[in-house]
Amino acid sequence: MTGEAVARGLFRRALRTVGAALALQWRGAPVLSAFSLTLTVCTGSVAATGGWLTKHLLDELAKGAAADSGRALALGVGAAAIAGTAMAVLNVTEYLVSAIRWRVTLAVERSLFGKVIELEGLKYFEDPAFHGRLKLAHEASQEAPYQLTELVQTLLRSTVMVGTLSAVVLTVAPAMALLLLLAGGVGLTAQLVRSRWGAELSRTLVQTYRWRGFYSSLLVDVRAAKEIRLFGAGELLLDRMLAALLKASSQELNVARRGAVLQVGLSLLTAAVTVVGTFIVVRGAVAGRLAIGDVALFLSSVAGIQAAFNGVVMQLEGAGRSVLAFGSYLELLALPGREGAPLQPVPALRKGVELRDAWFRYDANGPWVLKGVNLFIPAGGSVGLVGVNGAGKSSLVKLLCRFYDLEKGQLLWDGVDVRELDPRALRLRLAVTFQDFMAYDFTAAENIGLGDVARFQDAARVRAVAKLAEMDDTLCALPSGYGTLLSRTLTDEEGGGTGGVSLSGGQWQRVALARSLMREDVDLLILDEPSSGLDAGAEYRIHQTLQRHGAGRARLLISHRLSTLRSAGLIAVLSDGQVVEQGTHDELMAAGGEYARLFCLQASGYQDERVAARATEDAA
Ligand SMILES: Nc1ncnc2c1ncn2[C@@H]1O[C@H](COP(=O)(O)OP(=O)(O)OP(=O)(O)O)[C@@H](O)[C@H]1O
Repeated sequence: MTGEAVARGLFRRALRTVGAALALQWRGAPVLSAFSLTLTVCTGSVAATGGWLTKHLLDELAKGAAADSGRALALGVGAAAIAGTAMAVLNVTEYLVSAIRWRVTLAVERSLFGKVIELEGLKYFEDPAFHGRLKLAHEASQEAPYQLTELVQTLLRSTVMVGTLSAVVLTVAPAMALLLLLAGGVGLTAQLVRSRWGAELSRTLVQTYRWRGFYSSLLVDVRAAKEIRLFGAGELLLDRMLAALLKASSQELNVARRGAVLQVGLSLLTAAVTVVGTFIVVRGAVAGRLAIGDVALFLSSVAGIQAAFNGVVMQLEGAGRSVLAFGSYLELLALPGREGAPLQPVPALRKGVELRDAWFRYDANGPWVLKGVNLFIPAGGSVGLVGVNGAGKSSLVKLLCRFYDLEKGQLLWDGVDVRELDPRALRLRLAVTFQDFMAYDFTAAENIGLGDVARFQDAARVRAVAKLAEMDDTLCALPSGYGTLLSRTLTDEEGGGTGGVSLSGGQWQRVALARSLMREDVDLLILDEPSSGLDAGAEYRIHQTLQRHGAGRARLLISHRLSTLRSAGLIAVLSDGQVVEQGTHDELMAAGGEYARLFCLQASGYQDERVAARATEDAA
């Protein structure tokens, strides 16, 4: 493609983007936009009208004693009234613009984050390019639509202004009108080039700015604060943050320098045109060809035309970045969401969930994580999953939640491939405690209620599951009970309430467990290391409770403490992406394979003659 074709393509895309921004504004605030547009056109013609009245006033005054005082007064009052009213109209326009701006911001945020929550699976969230686009698109919600509509309004106002003022100059010095328009045209073209530089720079630096943001948020992150202080890593992180900033600033300054050179050239060109014009007009006045009012009219018109061009130039400065940001926003909205052919609803599980010759990897070129896994989790039955770190256990959980799809093989829900099922409906049939569970800066009740959005406010249900997770007493004892905000960094939005309360690691884990128990009508309960942070007594009791609570549901339990899996109906050992053994605890111990080896290894850690003596005493 030739450079010209590329430029044409870019220009067309920019026009489409600006059009979409205007359409968004129009849809968000049609009445305000129409009003603001009308006022914009009016203010655009004020300068020429005021200039015209002033010219006639000066010409009248220049007549001296022969002047018509009534006419002069009317012209003077008229010019002053127009200037005063124009100011008031500008103030109204400013208010309208900010009202429109808020409506547009709301509309953009609603659609942008509405799309984000619609995105199925996790692949977008693990893609740096997606985050880069999201960052730019989020900027769009702050400034871009507003800047683009502001640009169009300024363009409109300036076109009216330049048009009317040029007509005025045409009557005084026709050649000058042409020269002024030419200089303005050159200025605008140059500014478009600058604007494109800015857009290209934004695209290039998006990841650098993301790194800078990452380091700066890490430096104030309450969870990171412990390790950063312990390791004395603050300086290192600060250096990295500043290095990112330095890289960005040197490139920003480079573009700013080139822009400044261009701008200085343009200013000199404009000054030269003005000097030439003034020379011609003043000479005309001295020679008696032009009246004093003509000189005043010319000078004010030239200033007006230049101000109009400057207004557009200033708007164009950030336009490239705004077009890019708004373009990213439009691209994100175009990502596939929940639309498309309706998927089958998910029936209650009757037989079981099956992985059949399941092959999976996170990246098309990455290593296989699952290599032909076969596993059946029967409805109402329990399966324990065992394996060393990195064996693929949590990946299997994420597949069951349909955060990813298999590359080869099948995941079957009662014999139906899950790809044929609605993922959201499927997830409603699951209760899952993730290994890397979340600790939300919400109240205790909200932290738990979130597990079943339909019963978010159901205090009785929240309390019931907190009891199952043995957290009721602890939460009741908090300063505001279940209403206590569990955050060390936030207070409620009014700035009151009790903040600064947090839980211990094991308590947070119990809250996460309670959250996953909120949904009652589920078929598959998945617990990925649900008790790793619990003390031994609590672990034992909670497992008994979960056995009772999970009865009648399919259960997949993952734990490195093999003793907690002993009672599972089936235990599968995952190794190097494959199920290498499966059976009951007794069968696997008898087989003397990997499970038996791991179990004996753990049990040997507890070998102590006092343990045996205590057990005998307890038995007696
Ligand atoms: N989001 C991801 N993107 C790319 N690779 C990943 C991702 N998550 C996990 N992996 C890789 O997949 C492999 C299996 O990880 P997984 O978390 O499933 O193991 P695990 O058996 O649950 O381990 P652990 O016992 O430590 O929790 C690992 O090699 C890991 O590096």
